[in-house]
Amino acid sequence: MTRLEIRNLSKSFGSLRLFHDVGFAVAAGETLALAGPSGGGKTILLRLIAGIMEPDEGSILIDGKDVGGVGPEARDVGVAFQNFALYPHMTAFENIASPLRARGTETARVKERVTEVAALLKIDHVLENQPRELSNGQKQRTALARALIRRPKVLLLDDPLRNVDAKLRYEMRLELPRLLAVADCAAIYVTQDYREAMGLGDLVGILRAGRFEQIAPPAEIYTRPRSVEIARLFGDPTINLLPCRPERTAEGLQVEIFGRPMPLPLHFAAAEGRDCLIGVRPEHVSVGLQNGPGSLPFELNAVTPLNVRAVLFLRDAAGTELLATCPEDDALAFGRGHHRVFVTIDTSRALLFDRENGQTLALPAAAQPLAA
Ligand SMILES: Nc1ncnc2c1ncn2[C@@H]1O[C@H](COP(=O)(O)OP(=O)(O)OP(=O)(O)O)[C@@H](O)[C@H]1O
Repeated sequence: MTRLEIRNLSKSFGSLRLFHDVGFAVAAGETLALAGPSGGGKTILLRLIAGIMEPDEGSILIDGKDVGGVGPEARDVGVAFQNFALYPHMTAFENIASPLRARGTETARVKERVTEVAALLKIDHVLENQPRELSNGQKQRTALARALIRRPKVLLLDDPLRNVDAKLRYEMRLELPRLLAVADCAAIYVTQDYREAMGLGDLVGILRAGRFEQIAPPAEIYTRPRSVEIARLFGDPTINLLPCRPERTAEGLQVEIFGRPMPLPLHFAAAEGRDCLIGVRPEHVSVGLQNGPGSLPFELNAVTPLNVRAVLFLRDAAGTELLATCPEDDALAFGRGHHRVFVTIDTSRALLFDRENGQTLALPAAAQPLAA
């Protein structure tokens, strides 16, 4: 069921036309991870949804009801910000309870709800502490508990893990999807961390200068990015990008990369004769110790273990760099690197971007599963 729907939203600040005709929908139990460069409009979008600010045009619907003109308290929207914003003189219990107290909920019910949500967030043992007596992780959970206590229909999380340490951030990344699913609200999760967006979002939205460059499930963002910029941001290790110009030859559509013509599938024909960037994900580069048909000689410069996969840093005779990944067990054969290897590139899975404006010109035929 669509819980939150944004229709034709526009907002300007003087001459800055931030949002123009923006629309999207988030279902109950679904999380939209909102990423994008600083100043793109992420915070303003949350403020508009929370009712702290009104749009110039367009509407915001929660469960199909237009909430235009409805104040923040009456909107059924829970909010947690990166700076926690806890009341310093109140205990964690009272901070969490505050939205229910403001509504005049009876004491026994408040206690019941706080106990329940504190257990969910594993902060039941610090409920009598004041914020200064809480760790950053506990503060962050307290702020989240306060946002969840009213069982809001829409939950807005503005980079809630930015101020917590790496270990807690990792733990929360694993826990949050379960919490968000239990809360059964439409969640919008703002993050500057692209890996976090991929891990937490059912949908990932990239907001740039008040415009959604793309809203799609994470696997689609990875395999079918709208632009070279998105392809570059979402992928670790990063996508290889090489200038090229697809040409039609007697052998079919080809590109010359690393001084060698390589076949391109026919669905890349739209890019024929254009200055492009070919994007090759490191997992589509195979590296071996034996020369074979179609393989290219490279110098292997370094091997970096990366949990289950290793990253191989390669350079050809002309000095052009290439990243590849392979299962870590296979990488044992390469030692620490610094020797000659042979590389084959799966150009059928490549992406093609316009070199001038970065827009995607051609994508692989079907969405591929997200690489490990
Ligand atoms: N009250 C205001 N008056 C004028 N311009 C504003 C106002 N509030 C925000 N802006 C402008 O709107 C744009 C979007 O701001 P916003 O805070 O939403 O960006 P953001 O994507 O959240 O950035 P960050 O990632 O740095 O938090 C910015 O260019 C900002 O300068």
